[in-house]
Amino acid sequence: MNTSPYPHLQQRDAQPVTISDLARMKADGEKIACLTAYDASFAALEDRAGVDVVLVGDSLGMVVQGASTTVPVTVNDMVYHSRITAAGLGRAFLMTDLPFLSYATKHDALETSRRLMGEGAAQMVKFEGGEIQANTIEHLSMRGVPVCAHIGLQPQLVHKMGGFKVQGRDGDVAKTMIRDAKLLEDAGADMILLECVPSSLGAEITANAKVPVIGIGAGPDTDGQILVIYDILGLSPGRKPRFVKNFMDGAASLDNAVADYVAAVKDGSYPSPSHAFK
Ligand SMILES: Nc1nc(=O)c2c([nH]1)NC[C@@H]1CN(c3ccc(C(=O)N[C@@H](CCC(=O)O)C(=O)O)cc3)CN21
Ligand SMILES: CC(C)C(=O)C(=O)O
Ligand SMILES: [Mg+2]
Repeated sequence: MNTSPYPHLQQRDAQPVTISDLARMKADGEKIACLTAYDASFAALEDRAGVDVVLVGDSLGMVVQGASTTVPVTVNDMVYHSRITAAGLGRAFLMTDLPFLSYATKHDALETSRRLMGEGAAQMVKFEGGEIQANTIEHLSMRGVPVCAHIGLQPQLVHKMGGFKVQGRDGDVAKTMIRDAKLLEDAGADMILLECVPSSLGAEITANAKVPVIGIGAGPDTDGQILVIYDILGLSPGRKPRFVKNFMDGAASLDNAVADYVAAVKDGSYPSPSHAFK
């Protein structure tokens, strides 16, 4: 029985996407189409357009709450938005971000994940950091928490980095990132998210990884792509990051725009060189 409060919003007869499907898609070379969502109606829109993975991103601090960074987002915010996003899904796999300093120790990370997977109905948690997160990933992974390791540009470090900047242009930084990806995979990460790196580095990390690598501003060669839903609908004010493409341009409806995004990821036409960093 469908117990969702939004059965009218859901894809009915679809087989839900599992972590095994994501691994198989990488093996088969089928691109993984991902988008953020923060509520049931957008989740349902994405679900029926064929999005494979929906992320409740801490970007909600910026696009939903109107802050200038993701730093003020709380665990309660993420639990609430994860739960109401899950309510709109029938097929897509649900991943939720751990917010700033809610995973500073492995014990904190486990407790935050318990809430996000329990009350929040997340099927995987994502958090930022390289080598420093290896022990936390092992701790969670061995206790049944699927983890996506977010490397490259880490928006939660904005105040430390002095802005949102492309990472890995320097050869030594690129080498460390390649090593970190391996380390985090060995620690038990089931997925890697790679943000704002040169396409060549995106290609190398993806080729070396056994788990799926999802890119945002990481070029065309990652196993999948992710964008912020409001960015692809042209709803984000101000200067757009280079990797953003507005799929409402020329689309007749929201459904068509999101379906066009999924098709463009699947056939490799997004991202084009104009959306990538050299
Ligand atoms: N609406 C929105 N979209 C996002 O993709 C996003 C958020 N919010 N919030 C959380 C993070 C922050 N992100 C950002 C924000 C800005 C740039 C940016 O302006 N990048 C410059 C690169 C500058 C350089 O060359 O170093 C660009 O031109 O794309 C990138 C990622 C990605 N995430
Ligand atoms: C941009 C994606 C990768 C993210 O972490 C978020 O939406 O918070
Ligand atoms: Mg995030």
